[in-house]
Amino acid sequence: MTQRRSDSSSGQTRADVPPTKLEDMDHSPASPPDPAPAPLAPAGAPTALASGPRVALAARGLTKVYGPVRALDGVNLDLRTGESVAIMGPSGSGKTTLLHTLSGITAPDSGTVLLGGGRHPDVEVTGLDEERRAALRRERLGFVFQEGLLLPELTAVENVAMPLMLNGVPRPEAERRGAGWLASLGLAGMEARRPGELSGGQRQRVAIARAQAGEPDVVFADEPTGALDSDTSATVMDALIDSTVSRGRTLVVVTHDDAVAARCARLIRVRDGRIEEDAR
Ligand SMILES: Nc1ncnc2c1ncn2[C@@H]1O[C@H](COP(=O)(O)OP(=O)(O)OP(=O)(O)O)[C@@H](O)[C@H]1O
Repeated sequence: MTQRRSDSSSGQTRADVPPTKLEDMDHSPASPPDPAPAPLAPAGAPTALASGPRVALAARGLTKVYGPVRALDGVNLDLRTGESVAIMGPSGSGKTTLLHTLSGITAPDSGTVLLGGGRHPDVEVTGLDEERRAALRRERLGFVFQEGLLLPELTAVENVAMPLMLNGVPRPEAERRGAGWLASLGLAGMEARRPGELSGGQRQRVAIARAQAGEPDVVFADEPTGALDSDTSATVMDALIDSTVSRGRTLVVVTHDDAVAARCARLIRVRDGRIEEDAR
């Protein structure tokens, strides 16, 4: 892991000043603050990311209000392809809302999310209706939740193969790929077990295999180790990072666990719906 650098001492977070050209950004701890943000394309304009092919996600001005609560309050954020990012913050600070908005689960009240940097064309997630966002999530994004949310009546390999089949991959091929992912996550020989016959850590690795099987551009994980002991948590996080970042994918992890966050290259702290610290 690289040394983290916090820009919060300057009174201006990195997220407040996203870079104009992300491919030119310096990763070294001593690099100066980034220049002013790239303007997003106006409504109706092409959605190509002006800031280069290495941007995985670009969010501008994200706001989400629930009654009197501003769950997101004008969030600007750029995530680069291959980055691992931990999102931390107090309970109710907006972490899950941010993850859900970045990933198209939730539509923001205002603001824009662009998905780019993958093998597919750039797309403005916030410009899609619910049905298209669901298709986008299925085809380009992966998800790992605290409890894995595996289907209990399906075997491990069927759970991993299911999203591939939903994307049109024939069952034998989907299960062949699924078995390959299970093996790469240390679960060879467990293909035929149902979730109830696996440990919590094994179930989470099946969930990781399922998230990776569709070759997503970005993997979103919400408290992926929240139900695990610390040793198992470390194993699962290693599996999650190995299977994403080492393959050039982007990983976004919401966590309360410092040890989990320490395994990510970048840490974003959220408070009251705003990014209060962004450090590498
Ligand atoms: N669907 C919803 N309806 C009403 N309020 C909501 C909804 N979703 C989130 N909120 C509110 O928005 C705020 C942010 O919630 P969010 O779940 O994003 O926080 P969080 O940082 O993930 O919290 P935690 O760490 O407890 O999971 C909270 O005040 C929450 O009560």
